[in-house]
Amino acid sequence: MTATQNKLELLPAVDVRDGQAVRLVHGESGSETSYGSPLEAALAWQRSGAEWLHLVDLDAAFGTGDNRALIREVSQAMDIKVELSGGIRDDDSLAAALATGATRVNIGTAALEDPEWVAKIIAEHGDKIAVGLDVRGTTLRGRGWTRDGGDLYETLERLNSEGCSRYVVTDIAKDGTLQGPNLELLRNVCSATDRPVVASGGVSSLDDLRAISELVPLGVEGSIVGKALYAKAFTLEEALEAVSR
Ligand SMILES: O=C(O)c1ccccc1NCC(=O)[C@H](O)[C@H](O)COP(=O)(O)O
Repeated sequence: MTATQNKLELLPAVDVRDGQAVRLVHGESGSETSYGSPLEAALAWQRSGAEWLHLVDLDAAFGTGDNRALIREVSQAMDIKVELSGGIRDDDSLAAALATGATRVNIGTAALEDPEWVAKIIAEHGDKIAVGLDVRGTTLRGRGWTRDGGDLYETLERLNSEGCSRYVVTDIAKDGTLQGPNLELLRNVCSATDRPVVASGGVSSLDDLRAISELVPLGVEGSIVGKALYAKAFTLEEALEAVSR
């Protein structure tokens, strides 16, 4: 993170399952609520002033296929920055993800199961690679958050030493629940790394975003917002205004 940054970045989320924009609860397959066209959703966030889009291929994450063509279409239609996540685990899926023009890609499972490959792509692609640390308690979860993948802080130490440039931290217990972010987890991760952290999961109100903003001096750079926007708890314009000072 640059020393001058003091405003929390917001990344509205578009999670894609079977061609539709959906929200999950706790990231569980089968808990989907559908919100229609992913492209329409993404364009709506862009029109509302988003500077970032967090775009997730849930089928690729769960291993139930993929939405590659649609993800590419959405990413390429954006004038704003795109963070792409879901099922990026090998050279082929990484090449497809980078070819969408995404600003950065988020590696989850592979960071737990294939450390050598992840060290290699971090060395090759630098800050185009973020690592998603998806946790229950302090246990990481991979394969669409369905399998345990080791200890959060041990993995963080390894990734720090490999030069990982950014972490996207999700408390799975909070994700899609509108129960508020896990601020303690975010504080703890910031204490364990000097790399920027993007918060994810649980945002329910403008006060939650203000509370995450308070963590910017500790290293929290941004916050993903999903369910709260789709449930109309607030508008993206209101959220951007809330974090603008
Ligand atoms: O990002 C992934 O790879 C992923 C894999 C499996 C299940 C869910 C996954 N991502 C979900 C998200 O990134 C959510 O969009 C995000 O955490 C927003 O959460 P919320 O604001 O609580 O809806």
